[in-house]
Amino acid sequence: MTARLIDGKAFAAQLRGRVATAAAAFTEQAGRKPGLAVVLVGEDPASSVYVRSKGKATLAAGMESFEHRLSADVSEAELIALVDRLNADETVDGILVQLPLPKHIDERAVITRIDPDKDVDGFHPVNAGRLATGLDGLVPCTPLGCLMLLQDIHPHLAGLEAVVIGRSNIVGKPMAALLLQQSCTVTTVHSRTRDVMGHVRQADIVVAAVGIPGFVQPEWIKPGATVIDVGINRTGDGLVGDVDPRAVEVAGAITPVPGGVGPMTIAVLMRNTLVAAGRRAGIAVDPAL
Ligand SMILES: Nc1nc2c(c(=O)[nH]1)N[C@@H](CN(C=O)c1ccc(C(=O)N[C@@H](CCC(=O)O)C(=O)O)cc1)CN2
Repeated sequence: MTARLIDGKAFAAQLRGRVATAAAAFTEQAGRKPGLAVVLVGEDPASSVYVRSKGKATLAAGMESFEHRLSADVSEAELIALVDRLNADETVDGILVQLPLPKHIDERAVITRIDPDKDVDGFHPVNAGRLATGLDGLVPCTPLGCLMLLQDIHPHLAGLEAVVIGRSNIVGKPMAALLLQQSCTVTTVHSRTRDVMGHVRQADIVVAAVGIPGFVQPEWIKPGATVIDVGINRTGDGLVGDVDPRAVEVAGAITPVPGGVGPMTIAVLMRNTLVAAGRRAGIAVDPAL
């Protein structure tokens, strides 16, 4: 059996198209475009590429893009002062600080300074709390993108066994919360889990977000399971995921790397920016987004 390949690139393109249509309706009603501010500190090559792609996607969706590039030695106080200015700027609906930040800056201090209602990354503890308690908030882009891909395969997720591998604040924890919200039976496995394979073997859905190339072995996967590979690992063999590519022979459906989850991150960012703009302006946006 060969798994169905989940085309994240095509799914993301469709989502971006729906966002563009809804953004045009927002602009018509609000008399201004939704605005996204992206802050990049330093010149990490991958981060620079992502920030450029975010700017392009923002403009293509008919939204205003504000890019702030700061030198790698900017102080934490200067970065926080910029966040404060963006919080106060009425033309800015969404604020995103590209991660990782240089070591001398405390990521947590910066993230918690962002107005939670402009926190389009969904990383602020207020948004994490909203997600955990089922309140409307802004949900981290990568896990929400994974959920959208999963719902396309499984319109009814309730009752399915889901295993999330990894417990980061930006993917693993919000992913588990989203799956729980969909009434999956959710297990999070991590570096201290005694029998990772034993848990994965039970799962109808596996989300791998561990950051170790090829970590998930084909023999761990229950035949026919849906596998979402969040890993983006740059190796000598190019970009590889957290799942051994031979898993395609066992899974029922699987996301490729590249072209799976990655493109969803920026598409959902566009969606979150529009949702934030709609809430701030008191304008209803298409709930199908
Ligand atoms: N503030 C944030 N920082 C970071 C986030 C984030 O969501 N918010 N996520 C990642 C990087 N990222 C977006 O910022 C991102 C990663 C990967 C992709 C993507 O499209 N990947 C492609 C491959 C692209 C390549 O060749 O590098 C794919 O998987 O097909 C988009 C965005 C860390 N930082």
